[in-house]
Amino acid sequence: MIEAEKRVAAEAAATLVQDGMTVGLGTGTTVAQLLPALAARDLRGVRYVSTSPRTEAAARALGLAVEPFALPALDLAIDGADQVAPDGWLVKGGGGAHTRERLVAAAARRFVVIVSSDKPVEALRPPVPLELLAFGLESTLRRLPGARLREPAQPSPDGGLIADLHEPDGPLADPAALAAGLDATPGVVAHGLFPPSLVADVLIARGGEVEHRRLRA
Ligand SMILES: O=C(CO)[C@H](O)[C@H](O)COP(=O)(O)O
Repeated sequence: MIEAEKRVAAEAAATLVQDGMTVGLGTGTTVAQLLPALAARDLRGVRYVSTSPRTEAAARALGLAVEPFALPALDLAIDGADQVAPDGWLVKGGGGAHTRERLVAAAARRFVVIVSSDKPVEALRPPVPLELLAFGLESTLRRLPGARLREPAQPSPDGGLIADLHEPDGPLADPAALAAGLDATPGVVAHGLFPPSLVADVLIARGGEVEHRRLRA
């Protein structure tokens, strides 16, 4: 059911891609369903950038033209999420790719989130994925009570280490304040709290239907 919904959301997002666009590809099992949907469309001149080696390999195997992320901006980026709050805040990074995912989302004129019906929540909750700089790691962890490195160790392709913040023990009352605190913590390369200002659309598959939440034009 959930896997089928991921495909439904992914196929809806694939229809947004047009010939000649520059498109960012996210990471995860929902994006894994997006790639064959894009390949099946036989689009012309689309240039893709990828947020992970995993997505890149899968996209290339399907014949999608993936290039290094050396573009100043992208027309579109499509990615999954771990949690979607009613106001559009996201938790991302279950797959540990949130640093690159944030860069690609921020570069996109339109960032589209694709999720199955288990991802919308009333309020975001921990864990919040982190990427921590390897240099000074112990001191960074000391500044972040409740943060634990993933086990087995999950290095990012950019040399950081993936961790998760497991506090507070309950809903995140103020994601913006937490995000600002993490942004201001030395040693935190990136976190998985994505603000609504990054997000243009959320496509939520429920059974065979897609609910389209439009956050901005
Ligand atoms: O942020 C991510 C990877 O870093 C993914 O988009 C997120 O974890 C959702 O994954 P899935 O589509 O497998 O449920």
